[in-house]
Amino acid sequence: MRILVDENIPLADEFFGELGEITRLPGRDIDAAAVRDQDLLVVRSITRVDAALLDGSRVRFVGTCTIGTDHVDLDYLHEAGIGFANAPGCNADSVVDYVLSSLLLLAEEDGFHLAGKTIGIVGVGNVGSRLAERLDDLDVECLLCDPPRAEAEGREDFLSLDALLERAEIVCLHTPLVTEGEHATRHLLDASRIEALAPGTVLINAGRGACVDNQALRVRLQRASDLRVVLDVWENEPGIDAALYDLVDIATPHIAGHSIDGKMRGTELVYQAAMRQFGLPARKKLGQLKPDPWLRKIVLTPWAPPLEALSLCTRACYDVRRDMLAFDRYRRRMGMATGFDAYRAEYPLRREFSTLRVELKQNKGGLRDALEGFGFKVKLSSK
Ligand SMILES: NC(=O)C1=CN([C@@H]2O[C@H](COP(=O)(O)OP(=O)(O)OC[C@H]3O[C@@H](n4cnc5c(N)ncnc54)[C@H](O)[C@@H]3O)[C@@H](O)[C@H]2O)C=CC1
Ligand SMILES: O=C(O)C(=O)[C@H](O)COP(=O)(O)O
Repeated sequence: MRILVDENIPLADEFFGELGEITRLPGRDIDAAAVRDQDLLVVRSITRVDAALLDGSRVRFVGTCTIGTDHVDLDYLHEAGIGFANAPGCNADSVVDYVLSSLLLLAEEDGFHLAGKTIGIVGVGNVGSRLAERLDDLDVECLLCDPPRAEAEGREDFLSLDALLERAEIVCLHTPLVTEGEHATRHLLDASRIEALAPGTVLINAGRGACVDNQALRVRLQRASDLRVVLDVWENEPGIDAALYDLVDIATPHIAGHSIDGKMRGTELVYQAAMRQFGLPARKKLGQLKPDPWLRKIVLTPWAPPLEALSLCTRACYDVRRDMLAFDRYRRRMGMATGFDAYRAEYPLRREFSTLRVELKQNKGGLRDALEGFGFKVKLSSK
């Protein structure tokens, strides 16, 4: 079997090696000529998978090691009888780590506490619901909006988008990009909703760029810099709007989900689906292959002030400023589009909060709840 894999997929040899010969290419270089003689194609979000790529090829199965599927023409694959799998939830915890690291940074810069804030989560799937669970321990009020789930599950506690936007001080978008139908998400935040955001609102988009009208957001920020904006995803990646880039508070190149833990889980999920497709046993397990965390444990003495301690653990594990500053360096050196892709391709190792154990000698000021809310494994020990 011949297998073509995006070069930014970790553990591809370990998982797929037993199936046949592996070729690796940058995701944007995967084209019709490259896939023609392949049997299995494993991609990430930057490869458009459609008839133009696959017609006339031998490919029988396509896997994307991502949550999102908006780069894949699912109808075409179905009609062509080509098997398909994505990796639901694989990097959801990584996205939640990104959101919490960003919120902590803004809270420190602006001198506010997350406790007592009202946070609106739009899209309550794997990412949104895990964010809500973690915030639950932090004395935050969570407002939830997910019309497809509200309809399917009869959830009366879910709000409409406009009701959520009216009340939320912090708005987190975790929706897929859906361009058609009753629940389309393209420009879910359109010009009128962006204009209506109350001054001081924090807006975080770590779903898909086009869920927010980027031009309308730029116009609003040019008129008044009264929002705090975190964008990990953008319209027209990698050639994003440079003027908008200059106006937002935290700008990163679609790396919220790029923990090594999330990427490896993505490879494993696609491997399992491919083995099912080919009727083979999936013997490889991520547990056997995963590297040890590089930072295992932090011990906090009884003198640790709670807020500083939370900040220290968060930054030790993942500090969003590293990605902001690095992206800025890359885009200055290489230009926006090249820098955007280059930083993602060279992305440094990042582990999820759940890989770090925090040992506490004393549970002062609700520190244990806050640390557990952020996702760290906490042990209270008097020794
Ligand atoms: N920035 C990054 O690195 C990453 C971004 N993502 C993006 O985040 C999205 C969400 O990820 P998951 O939560 O794992 O997906 P999911 O499929 O588990 O959940 C998405 C949720 O959005 C809801 N939804 C759909 N249309 C909606 C609408 N019009 N309004 C409100 N909610 C709506 C769905 O009902 C579903 O519950 C992915 O589709 C992907 O595009 C995912 C991983 C990494
Ligand atoms: O899983 C998703 O969906 C994502 O957005 C990925 O984290 C994006 O990573 P790349 O596929 O663009 O490397």
